[in-house]
Amino acid sequence: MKEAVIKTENLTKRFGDFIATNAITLEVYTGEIFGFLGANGAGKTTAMRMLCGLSIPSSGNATIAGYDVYRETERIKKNIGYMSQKFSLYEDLTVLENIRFFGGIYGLSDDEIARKSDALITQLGLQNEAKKLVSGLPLGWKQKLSFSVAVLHQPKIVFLDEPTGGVDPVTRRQFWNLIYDAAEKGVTVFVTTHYMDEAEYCNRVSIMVDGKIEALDTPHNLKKKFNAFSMDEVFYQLARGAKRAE
Ligand SMILES: Nc1ncnc2c1ncn2[C@@H]1O[C@H](COP(=O)(O)OP(=O)(O)OP(=O)(O)O)[C@@H](O)[C@H]1O
Repeated sequence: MKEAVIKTENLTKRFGDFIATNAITLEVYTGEIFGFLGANGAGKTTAMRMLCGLSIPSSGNATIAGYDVYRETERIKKNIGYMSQKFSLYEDLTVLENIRFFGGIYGLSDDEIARKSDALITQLGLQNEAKKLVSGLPLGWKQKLSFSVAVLHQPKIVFLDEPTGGVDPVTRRQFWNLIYDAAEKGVTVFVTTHYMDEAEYCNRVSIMVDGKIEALDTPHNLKKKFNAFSMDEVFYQLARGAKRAE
């Protein structure tokens, strides 16, 4: 039987009278790559922050790896990895220092950190950059390193908020290979993106419009349902009526 590691029921966040995330209900299963799509301002980041234990919901319920988003936020944080374009690596530390720093934050021992940093640097082919400042790395490398650091402690779930913004399709494809590797090892991946080719790589996707989830299924089924050739077309059909735009 499929095990749900993320479960939400009517999860809602209000800012004053404004409902940023409106009663979302979904389940994400172990090892799944789940795409969380929506136009700008749809409410994705707001929802993701609640799922990561960074923001308390206004109403509704959710559990992450079995932990409650109201009462067990510290436990949630220990069981997840998080990567966003805004919260990422320290530019003024070297590659190795970043790995050590985040390893420490995630509670790994010195031995584990030493072992994992060597393995990671080799896996990413960053041997020549290990002692260089992150600020000098190309964006695509920063993103790959940032993702690898977010899964260093082998979390059950990793949340990725627009992880591949601003890089070319080849670099994005390489990034997705890292995502597939993690999912094969049983890590559940919850990812937001504006790139519809990336939506095709997900096992299932949801599409949010003005705070609500308007569709949730496999890319294959969604294309069938909306009589569309691509996820781009599905997305357009749903999002063109959106009132929020930024
Ligand atoms: N702290 C806040 N106070 C008031 N309004 C907020 C707050 N945070 C977000 N919002 C509003 O909630 C709505 C949803 O924002 P959110 O950042 O969740 O959207 P998003 O789907 O992640 O968009 P994007 O793709 O642009 O990141 C927006 O209209 C935003 O202005």
